Amino acid sequence: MDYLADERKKAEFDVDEMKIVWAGSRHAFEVSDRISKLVANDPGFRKDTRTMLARKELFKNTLRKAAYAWKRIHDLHLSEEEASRLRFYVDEPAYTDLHWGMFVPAIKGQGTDEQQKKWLPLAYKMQIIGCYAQTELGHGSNVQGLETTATFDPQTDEFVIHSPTLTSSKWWPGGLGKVSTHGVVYARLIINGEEHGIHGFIVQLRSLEDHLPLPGVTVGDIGMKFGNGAYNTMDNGVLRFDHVRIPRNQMLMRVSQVTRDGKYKQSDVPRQLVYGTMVYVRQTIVADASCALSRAVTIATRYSAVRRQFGSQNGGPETQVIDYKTQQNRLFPLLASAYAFKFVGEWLTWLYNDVTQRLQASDFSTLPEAHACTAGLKSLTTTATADGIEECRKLCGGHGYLCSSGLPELFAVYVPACTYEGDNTVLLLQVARFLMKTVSQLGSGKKPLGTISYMGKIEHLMQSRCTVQKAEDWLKPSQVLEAFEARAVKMAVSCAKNLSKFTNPEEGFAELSADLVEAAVAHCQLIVVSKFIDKLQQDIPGKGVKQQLEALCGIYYLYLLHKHQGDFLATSYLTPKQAALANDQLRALYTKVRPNAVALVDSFNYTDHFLGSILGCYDGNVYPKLYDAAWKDPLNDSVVPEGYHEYVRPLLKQQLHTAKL
Ligand SMILES: CCCCC/C=C/C(=O)SCCNC(=O)CCNC(=O)[C@H](O)C(C)(C)COP(=O)(O)OP(=O)(O)OC[C@H]1O[C@@H](n2cnc3c(N)ncnc32)[C@H](O)[C@@H]1OP(=O)(O)O
Ligand SMILES: Cc1cc2nc3c(=O)[nH]c(=O)nc-3n(C[C@H](O)[C@H](O)[C@H](O)COP(=O)(O)OP(=O)(O)OC[C@H]3O[C@@H](n4cnc5c(N)ncnc54)[C@H](O)[C@@H]3O)c2cc1C
Repeated sequence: MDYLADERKKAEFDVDEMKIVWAGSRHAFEVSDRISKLVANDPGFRKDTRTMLARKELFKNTLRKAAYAWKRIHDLHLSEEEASRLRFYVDEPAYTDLHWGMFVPAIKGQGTDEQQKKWLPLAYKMQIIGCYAQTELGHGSNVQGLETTATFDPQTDEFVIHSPTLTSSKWWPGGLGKVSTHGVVYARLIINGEEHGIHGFIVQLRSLEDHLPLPGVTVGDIGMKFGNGAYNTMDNGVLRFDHVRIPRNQMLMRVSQVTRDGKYKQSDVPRQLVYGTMVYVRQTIVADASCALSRAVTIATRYSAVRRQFGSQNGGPETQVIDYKTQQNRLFPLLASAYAFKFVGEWLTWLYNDVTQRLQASDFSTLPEAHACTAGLKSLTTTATADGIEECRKLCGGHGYLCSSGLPELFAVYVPACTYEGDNTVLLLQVARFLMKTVSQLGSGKKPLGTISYMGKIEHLMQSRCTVQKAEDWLKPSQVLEAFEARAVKMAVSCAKNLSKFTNPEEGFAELSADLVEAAVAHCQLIVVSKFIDKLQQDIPGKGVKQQLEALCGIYYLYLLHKHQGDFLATSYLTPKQAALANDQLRALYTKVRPNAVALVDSFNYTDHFLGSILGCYDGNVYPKLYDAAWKDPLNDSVVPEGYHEYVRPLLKQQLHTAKL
């Protein structure tokens, strides 16, 4: 029985067409749909007991699943696209994520043609397994502060990789702890006593025969992490080198080279390309944020439609909690954000591909913008997604706290995204630097392009005032864009003015960093809003699909406007009356979206296996499933628990002279 059937009947749009919009294309939808069902129907990919397993058992199970996934990929002759979808739907962090997600891209991006030819075929066949070993015990954010050394030995034509201090131990790389045979290791290059900064080196860590660490390598897992199951399926590792020698040609030499006679040569590509893998991964993290958020939102929306509390009239049913305006005000902006992040993710992938093509043609002009966009959007979307998952847990009341809701594990797996690939505050400070540089160049005749082109309208934006007179005026895209542009430009200019009061700009930057982070957030929110609006300019087929997306877009920007009202009012773009009208319009949009809410989450097309949540199951049959699951918990294997006779019975039987019962 479908307990959500009535909700589904209320939908005012074509759900199948929305599924295609969400997937990105009909082809992408068909691949995703087929592969997600393949995984869901295969008992080899079960994950329902994951949160109850002890670490060793959990980890072994992950190794089994990764090997099984690889076998299925081969047996079924899956394409690269299908294989990556399969790994996604298996939904278990594993060493393979780092192998495919960072090790291979690092070699592709930073290796010469010759190096790619040698290493990539081995990696593609998984004859070697690699990790990305950058972070150390003492330094993560400050990449220039890494201490591992790679000293060139001209006698033997080798680099000597060494960990000179405890804090130089590599610490955190995923897949390193127990599995990787190789790593792209970042170290400070030293030639003839002279330092040349941080470079990547391919280093073999373990024997391909017996998996033992090679001489001079000390390696292990760093220990349990936050949450049950969750990211503990990953072997984040610690690694030390004691004068480990590698051939010279294992330095990744696309950006700079060391010659046989020990000369350091820089190609005519910017030094920052050494950071290229991080730019690539940040872009993938943005593209994935919508998946994690939409998953949590699916659970919270379906459950909010099933759950009833209060409001029974004349013995009728109680109110569905989704009908409470407070629930809508917490849930619908997250639903809207999931769609917003999907579209900005698609756009960022386009930007990344564009900058990659330009780099190949030696056009480096858009690299700073690509860095600022990937850094800023990674920060914005992961912060909102992690907070959003936790909010979804609260939206499910007490039952959200059960592991069987799927939400605690989803949060525990997702929340490190706010830290890895760059701490979110550190990344926003990079955006702020980019904005300050842009503002300082405004008078120079250099026209701001791309996502900062609005800065070119600075004179107009500094003067302009909002013209909204009634709530519906807030549905005009041009009005909304101007509001977000004016806020972003005014916050950036205010920071630049305050910075100019400092004689030492770095001191000023440090002192004003909290304001600079807020200016960076305003800029990034403008990007997300403008890409959602751009999406709506496209031809979107399907009955009612575009109307629903327009409503969600409105909810996204009006919610932001309400939340950051202080910014908009302080920069004098809005009056309090206009802010109140925005809020009226926001409530009207909640009413519009309410009958479509369940269908809007059905459009994500997630299987029950992928959701891994009793509260979010498709048929909404929550209570019997929760009840049955409780009895399956290992603690209920026996009626009298282990330990009763040792620890509880003696208490019950004790003779206390003070208490006579
Ligand atoms: C499959 C998913 C699983 C994920 C598992 C997780 C993996 C990891 O976490 S891997 C480790 C990731 N680590 C980080 O992300 C470290 C974060 N830190 C940095 O990226 C950098 O150190 C920094 C950007 C915070 C600072 O760089 P630094 O060189 O020390 O300093 P500057 O600020 O002076 O920058 C110089 C110059 O370079 C520009 N720039 C910085 N990064 C990039 C980049 N990635 N691409 C292009 N350009 C970059 C920066 O804007 C400066 O430019 P100018 O102002 O024009 O000089
Ligand atoms: C689950 C997980 C997986 C990871 N996987 C990998 C991997 O595969 N490979 C790898 O190399 N690394 C990996 N990492 C490491 C990760 O990239 C770093 O932890 C991350 O870059 C943050 O660096 P940090 O730990 O040095 O934080 P810190 O920089 O020490 O941050 C601590 C605090 O200081 C603040 N802070 C730091 N600098 C500044 C500043 N300049 N201004 C203002 N505030 C500042 C931060 O905002 C934060 O609040 C992983 C980490 C995690 C948690």
